[in-house]
Amino acid sequence: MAGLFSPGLFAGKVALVTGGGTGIGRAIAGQLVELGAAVTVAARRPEPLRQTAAELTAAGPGRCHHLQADIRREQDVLRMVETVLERDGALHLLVNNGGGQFVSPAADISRNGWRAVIETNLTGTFTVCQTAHRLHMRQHGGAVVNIIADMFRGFPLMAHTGASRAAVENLTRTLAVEWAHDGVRVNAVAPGVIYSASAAANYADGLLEQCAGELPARRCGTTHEVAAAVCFLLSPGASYVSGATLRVDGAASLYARQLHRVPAHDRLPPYRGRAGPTGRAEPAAGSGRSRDREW
Ligand SMILES: CCCCC/C=C/C(=O)SCCNC(=O)CCNC(=O)[C@H](O)C(C)(C)COP(=O)(O)OP(=O)(O)OC[C@H]1O[C@@H](n2cnc3c(N)ncnc32)[C@H](O)[C@@H]1OP(=O)(O)O
Ligand SMILES: NC(=O)C1=CN([C@@H]2O[C@H](COP(=O)(O)OP(=O)(O)OC[C@H]3O[C@@H](n4cnc5c(N)ncnc54)[C@H](OP(=O)(O)O)[C@@H]3O)[C@@H](O)[C@H]2O)C=CC1
Repeated sequence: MAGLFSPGLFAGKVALVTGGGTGIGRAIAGQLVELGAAVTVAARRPEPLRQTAAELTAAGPGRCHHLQADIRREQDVLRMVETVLERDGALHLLVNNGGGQFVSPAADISRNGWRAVIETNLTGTFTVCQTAHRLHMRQHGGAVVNIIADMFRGFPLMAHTGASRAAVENLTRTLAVEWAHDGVRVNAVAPGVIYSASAAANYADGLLEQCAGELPARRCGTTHEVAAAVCFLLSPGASYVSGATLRVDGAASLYARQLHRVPAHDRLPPYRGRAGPTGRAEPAAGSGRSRDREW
């Protein structure tokens, strides 16, 4: 990625990246440090955070701190933002990348499973945005990027994440308008299928590779490709971009591939009106089972 952005682009800037210890978040933090920022990575597991912070600081020229925080816990979020402000004296750049979900048919998602994903992806993101705004950005401005997902045509087998990411996209637009007056820009980045260790582990049995073969790009995206888009949106080059969603998916969201394939069936019978052209009601097409489902 060397040379893509001007060296020192983010020198003197303070950034917070949730979920910054691994995968896409780590790549974002890495690029910000490479461009001179003082970055804090925050998540629940201390070890990946510690290792990422050490490696990124060693690479410089910026620096990377780490902080344990669960974005589902309001107290953690408050402490996280306060710590950054006390240590670095500002918070210019916020990336809400922490999140996750699991693969499940909507019919089988437990109430607690639904709540876990919504509270992480939606409520967690909102809480971090609101806290950063209240404690600093309202007075001083800033730039926020929310990581969402390719949920534009629904998200079969991940209804919880589809619903929460769509909500965050809408939240992004609302905040872009409400906070323009405070000098805060808010944008979203929607990654398609991105190769990260976590994605490979959570979408096992070659699912990721299978998806990749069916994408317009015929490959997964890289974490660095997402990071580059985020850095652009955080940079002064995007000073007139707010409320936007940048899709980093190699056109996957425009293509008919779906993780879930609908098996052949005739359970959605057509409506044929009260009477056909002959004046008689048209007979229902398909099997007896199809007719059973007319209601
Ligand atoms: C095919 C390619 C598409 C690529 C698109 C996107 C890819 C990515 O986003 S990859 C990287 C994201 N990383 C992850 O998603 C990390 C793994 N996921 C999680 O950590 C969880 O999904 C989480 C967000 C729900 C974590 O919540 P947590 O509170 O830590 O989890 P709990 O163990 O306490 O469970 C709460 C609740 O959720 C149910 N549940 C959790 N995992 C599953 C599962 N795999 N299947 C079914 N249900 C699950 C769990 O059972 C709990 O509910 P109850 O049992 O009813 O109490
Ligand atoms: N890879 C892909 O194809 C896609 C990924 N995404 C999204 O991009 C983001 C990064 O994904 P990726 O890098 O692939 O996967 P990772 O699992 O590596 O990233 C998710 C990060 O979020 C952190 N996190 C999860 N829950 C919480 C929480 N409650 N509080 C704080 N941090 C939390 C995790 O750390 P910890 O568990 O230690 O808290 C982890 O570092 C995620 O939101 C993901 O859903 C969206 C579309 C596609």
